Amino acid sequence: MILRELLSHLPKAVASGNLDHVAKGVTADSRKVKPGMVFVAIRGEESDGHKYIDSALKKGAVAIVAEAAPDADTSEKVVWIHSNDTRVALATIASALAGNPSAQLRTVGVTGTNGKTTTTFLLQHIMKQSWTRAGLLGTITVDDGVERTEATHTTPSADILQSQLGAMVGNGCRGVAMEVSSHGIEQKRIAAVQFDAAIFTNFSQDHLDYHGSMAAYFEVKKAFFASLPQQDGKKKPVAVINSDDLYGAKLVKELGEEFGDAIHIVTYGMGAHCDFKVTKIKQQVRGTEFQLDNRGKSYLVRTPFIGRFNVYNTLAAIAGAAAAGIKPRDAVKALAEAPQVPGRMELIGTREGVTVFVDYAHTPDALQNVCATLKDLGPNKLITVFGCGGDRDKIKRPLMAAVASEISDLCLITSDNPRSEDPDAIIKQIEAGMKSKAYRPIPDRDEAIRTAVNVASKGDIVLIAGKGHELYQELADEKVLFDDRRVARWALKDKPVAELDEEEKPRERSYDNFDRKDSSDFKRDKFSGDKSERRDGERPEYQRPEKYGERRVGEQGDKRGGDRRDSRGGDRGGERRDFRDGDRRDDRGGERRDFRGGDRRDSRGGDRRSFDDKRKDTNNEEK
Ligand SMILES: CC(=O)N[C@H]1[C@@H](OP(=O)(O)OP(=O)(O)OC[C@H]2O[C@@H](n3ccc(=O)[nH]c3=O)[C@H](O)[C@@H]2O)O[C@H](CO)[C@@H](O)[C@@H]1O[C@H](C)C(=O)N[C@@H](C)C(=O)N[C@H](CCC(=O)O)C(=O)O
Ligand SMILES: Nc1ncnc2c1ncn2[C@@H]1O[C@H](COP(=O)(O)OP(=O)(O)OP(=O)(O)O)[C@@H](O)[C@H]1O
Ligand SMILES: N[C@H](CCC[C@H](N)C(=O)O)C(=O)O
Repeated sequence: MILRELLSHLPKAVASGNLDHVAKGVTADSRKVKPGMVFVAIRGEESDGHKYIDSALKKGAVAIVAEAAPDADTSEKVVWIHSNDTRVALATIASALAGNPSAQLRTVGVTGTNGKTTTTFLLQHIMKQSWTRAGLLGTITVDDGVERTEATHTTPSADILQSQLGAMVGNGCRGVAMEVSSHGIEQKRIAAVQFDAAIFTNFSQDHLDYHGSMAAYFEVKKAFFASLPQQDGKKKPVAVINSDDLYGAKLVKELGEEFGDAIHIVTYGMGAHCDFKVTKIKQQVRGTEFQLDNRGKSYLVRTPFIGRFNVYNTLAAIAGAAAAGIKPRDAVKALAEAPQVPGRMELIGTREGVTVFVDYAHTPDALQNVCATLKDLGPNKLITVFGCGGDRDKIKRPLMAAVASEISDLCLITSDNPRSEDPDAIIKQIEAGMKSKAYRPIPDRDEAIRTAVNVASKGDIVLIAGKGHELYQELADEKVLFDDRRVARWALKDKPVAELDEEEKPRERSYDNFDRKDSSDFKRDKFSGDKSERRDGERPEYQRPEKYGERRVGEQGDKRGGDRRDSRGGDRGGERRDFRDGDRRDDRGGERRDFRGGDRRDSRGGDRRSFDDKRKDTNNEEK
């Protein structure tokens, strides 16, 4: 594209120099300039792109886009495009050079504090079932319809984003599910993206280091929705909002007041007036079932995910897909086969009755949801391993500690990605928020995971939170390979097989007495076929639980009934899910997964007292 044509996309810019040159690409990073590219100077947090203009020119930049005027020397030699907002200019140029790809795709953006990645994975899955090819763009991966590559950002810089969208169009994708981070909105990385729909999942504390206050953070999220009517490529975009969320309800109200009919608002949640309304949630061992009502029709939705928060993610995906033109019936059908989202409530395996999950919870709200969901499975003890990232929101550290310690029976506080911060200092800030003494700081994450798995006994769940799918750990001077899932598999594999001592035997008997009919199943764990059981030296591989939905989940009620209290003391009535009951009548006999083992009578105090001893044991074994 020649510069003159490019300039027509920037109506407010002023240009000088020969505009007949061809622009071969665009970047805001002088280090990436290649001959013929346009260099856009951006004022950043750390640095100012205007400082690198000379360097960009030396590398062959064909034109400079800047917020400043050129000096006398430079203006003679180059094409200079003056813009009041180079971030918007970057996005606009990148979109034009990529052929305005978002206008050719059904583009659905997902924002919110938690649930973006999960929702986009579900949405892309639904899109693919309907359209064969669809793109995905977010924290974990970028899928251009042909190839998946590791993501660098949740929402990348505009030049990268637009070329990824361009590749999707080129590869025949009909739509894209993309995450929209608050950084992406604030830094105008999405400025030239034309959205068919924007989803708001929820809003809670995070990123205060960057946004300063919750009010400012919310305004940034709202700006995404407020920008929808300004787009010229898409007719009446849809704002899909979780109206059960306090801030979601606020957004519905404010958008309605400020934009009237210019934005079509669709709500989802459990509230009576939601457009996509969920009722009759049944949490089961292998997933969740619920009823969805939309426009006078009811659907039975089954997904292989656990946790009430995933019901919201599922609803968001169905409503987002509907906004992109996919019938809810088709979305519901696709969701029964939804893929595991890497590192999101990912079941690693079970050994010796100890079950391990890895999850990406790194905000207080996420950690609370995940801990409560696992606690609702009815383990003997919930052991949570977590830390907090360095160079990120410090305020959330004690808050994460408070929720984790309130719900878990034992916490092992460890390092997340310390980055430039002192890991011990981060741990101290976490410790300050602990509500119980049942915790141990173990700065080395590998050691913390292994310790958790080793001290856990039959019937316990170990949650490893914070890093989910991440394959590395960011330390002060280096980024080292680190995968929670891999370490956890190894820890499970290495976990010694318990020899029952005299003291433990009565416990087994007490379990047998509890439900003699099932006592044989106690030894046959659902995942005993997992390679982690193998003793032939092979590395254990995670095996996904078999497909959900093949048996009638409704057959497995809570046989004990009664007014059961959830882990936080609240009564969730019929919606409480009980791991112990859920699978009792499993029709496939030996394949049951069961957390019942161990000593139910001593789920909290008992463990606290024995932790040190168990740790000593572990240490001795290691020696
Ligand atoms: C705080 C933040 O978001 N920073 C992002 C921002 O950097 P910045 O504004 O500080 O840029 P800078 O380093 O000051 O440089 C200014 C300009 O000079 C240019 N430059 C710089 C050096 C040089 O030699 N030559 C040169 O041209 C830079 O390319 C840039 O255009 O712009 C850069 C280019 O797009 C981003 O890579 C960088 O992301 C950093 C690495 C980052 O960690 N960001 C995280 C916090 C982030 O964005 N996270 C969200 C997810 C959050 C969530 O979970 O919801 C995300 O979307 O990924
Ligand atoms: N709808 C939800 N509400 C609250 N917590 C959630 C929700 N969905 C997922 N979570 C929790 O948040 C964690 C992160 O989920 P997910 O990656 O889907 O969110 P995200 O918004 O993409 O986060 P990030 O942008 O930081 O990667 C999950 O591992 C889970 O613990
Ligand atoms: N997108 C999030 C990821 C946090 C993940 C956690 N492991 C950490 O490093 O803090 C952020 O940049 O805040």
